[in-house]
Amino acid sequence: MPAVPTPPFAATGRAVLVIDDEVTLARNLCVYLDRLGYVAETAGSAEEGLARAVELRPDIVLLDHNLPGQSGLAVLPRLREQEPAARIVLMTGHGSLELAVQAMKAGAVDYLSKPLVLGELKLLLERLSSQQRLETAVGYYAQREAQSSGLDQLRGDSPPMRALRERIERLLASERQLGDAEAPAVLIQGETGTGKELVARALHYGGPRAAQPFVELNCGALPPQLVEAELFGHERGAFTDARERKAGLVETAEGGSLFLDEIGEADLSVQVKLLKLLEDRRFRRLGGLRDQSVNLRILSATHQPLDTMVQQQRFRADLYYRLRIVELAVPPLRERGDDILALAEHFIALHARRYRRPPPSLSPAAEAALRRHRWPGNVRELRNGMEQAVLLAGGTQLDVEALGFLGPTLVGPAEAPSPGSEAERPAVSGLLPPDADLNLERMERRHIETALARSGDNVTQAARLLGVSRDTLRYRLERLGRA
Ligand SMILES: Nc1ncnc2c1ncn2[C@@H]1O[C@H](COP(=O)(O)OP(=O)(O)OP(=O)(O)O)[C@@H](O)[C@H]1O
Repeated sequence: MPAVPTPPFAATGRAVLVIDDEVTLARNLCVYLDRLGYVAETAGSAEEGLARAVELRPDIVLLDHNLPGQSGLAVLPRLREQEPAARIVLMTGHGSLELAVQAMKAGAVDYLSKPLVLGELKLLLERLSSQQRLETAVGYYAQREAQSSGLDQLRGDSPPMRALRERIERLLASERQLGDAEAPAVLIQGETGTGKELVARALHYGGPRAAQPFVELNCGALPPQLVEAELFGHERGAFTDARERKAGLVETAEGGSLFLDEIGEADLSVQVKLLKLLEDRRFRRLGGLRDQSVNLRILSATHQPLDTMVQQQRFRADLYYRLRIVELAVPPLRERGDDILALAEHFIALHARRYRRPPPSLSPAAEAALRRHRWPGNVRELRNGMEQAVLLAGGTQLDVEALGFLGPTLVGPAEAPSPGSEAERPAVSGLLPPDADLNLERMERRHIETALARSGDNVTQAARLLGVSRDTLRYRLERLGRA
């Protein structure tokens, strides 16, 4: 098999400070590092090294132990305190293993024995640089995630949305006062696409666990055995495909939050294990012999009435009460009044920016149509619909024709509906235009495509909108040649 070429390593100006009183060696090292693409400087003593570091801000420090005056090991803690981002490597005499162990204990990331082997040094610097780059990237993404997950992302000024935001703010304020670290479990209820995940993220990133992981699992997206394996991980050989030991999401979320979306879809066997996790903060990997303890906060969401499911014995009562220490209800979009138009404008501006075109305005007829629609797919449907409208818009104004995704009954001039009138209810076949195409297969295809478009191609959500199971939708998609 041909060897896979590894991309060339580029030091791209990483700064290395060499603290060594052997002037010739230090100078030669600098020339070598310079050739590899590093910016290298030398210092002949511990004090000079500390002073140099202030200006250079080194990414890596090669620190000799045998320095005049203060030894390398003695200056290490000061250097770490002054340059917390720098990786420090102690250079020791050959065979001083004990010294190397002490250096690592004092915070050095590695050690090199003198005389230096240049190939070894090169590999070590590459490894340290790659680690730093990875950490910077992870830090960047974590920060970006946090910035786009605050409470301010939950737009809307209607009374139900203001009430929801106030409830979340009160909860976050109480959590800040919490004596122990055990934040209460929160159950977020609401129809599909109302913003339950946004609420979960706002709770995590607005709370004391913000710097720790936010890990999510959609319990309806996988078969029960896989949900268990994803959540709790498995030992090698726990089942046929378990070739390696794998940590689960519960472990990954240590210190942070675990968001269980569509908790109503969790199988009864998963429910038992979740109960144990909530009650004892303990879990066991599949095929594992011992329990492990974990510190995490559980957030869950559902569009299903869990209380009814409890009565029907489809959901464990004990788990339900554990999950809903705090309950938050996210209102459907149709109950948010003027938020519909404000959100529509927000999404138009967002998609216009993405597609680099001026944002079109909404015509009065289009506004009326948006207000009248029932929004079964809620904010997600509005967001996807506005993307389609922006994409297909010809001029500077969006008229009702651009809102084809709302369905045939809403396209065309409409009278303002009186509350509870036919037009206010969802579109039914009796309202189709007289010349509408009634071919059943084509209607089914259109229906399925509309549901997939509204749900952003999410089969679980599309199936829910269509009122069929995921398997039924998959079967129909296959039959229509869309799988
Ligand atoms: N109040 C809001 N302001 C701005 N964007 C929103 C709001 N609510 C929802 N969204 C957007 O709508 C989309 C759907 O939201 P989200 O995934 O949070 O809904 P959900 O209730 O978790 O859906 P599901 O039930 O399907 O899991 C996302 O793109 C989200 O950013």
